[in-house]
Amino acid sequence: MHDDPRTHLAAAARDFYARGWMLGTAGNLSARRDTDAFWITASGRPKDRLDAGDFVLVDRCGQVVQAPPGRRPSAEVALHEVVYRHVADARVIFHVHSVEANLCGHFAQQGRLRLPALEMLKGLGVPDAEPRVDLPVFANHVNVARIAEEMDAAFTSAQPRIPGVLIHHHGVTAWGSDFLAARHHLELLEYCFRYLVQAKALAIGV
Ligand SMILES: CSCCC(=O)C(=O)COP(=O)(O)O
Ligand SMILES: [Zn+2]
Repeated sequence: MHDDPRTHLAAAARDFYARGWMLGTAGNLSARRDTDAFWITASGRPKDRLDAGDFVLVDRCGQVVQAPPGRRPSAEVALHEVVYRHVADARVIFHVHSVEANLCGHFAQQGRLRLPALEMLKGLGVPDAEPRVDLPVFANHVNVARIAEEMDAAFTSAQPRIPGVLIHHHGVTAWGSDFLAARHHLELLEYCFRYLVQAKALAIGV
């Protein structure tokens, strides 16, 4: 069972909970089972103690294929569905709510957050010597379908350059071709957020 994606998702959730990124049931995680379906955390579950009964299998449209009794998929399953539909090599998606991600939403301009020109960006697939890269920032809506529509429209007009997006006043979503890549992408984005918050506090232009 150790290769069951649910085991890896539960371990990732414990790790992110310990870092303060998934407190109070915040966030959701998913992993593709195959091209037709993905496992996603059930809605409203505490992320420090997930087990196999806390995951729902949904099809590529986000419709339930298999759910433990009393469980329904994350309320934000539509956001995962949009990423899997547009990003062919995304197999794992992590959505977390960190303090720094939410602070950085305030630094965005016209729906984009300029990331600091750090060597670390190479880990997000940006090899440029002096990178000028923006993270897309979407408005938060109570109606998650509306966020999904806006992400869908943005990804239809241009494929995301880096493996993540920010939702203002909400949290960050990062993805990768496997568990390790998704975790690295999330960690690198969170590093950028911490850097930006501290640079702002020190009045350093980035
Ligand atoms: C307390 S977090 C509010 C909902 C949210 O943004 C989230 O990430 C968790 O929602 P889910 O339905 O996946 O539990
Ligand atoms: Zn959320």
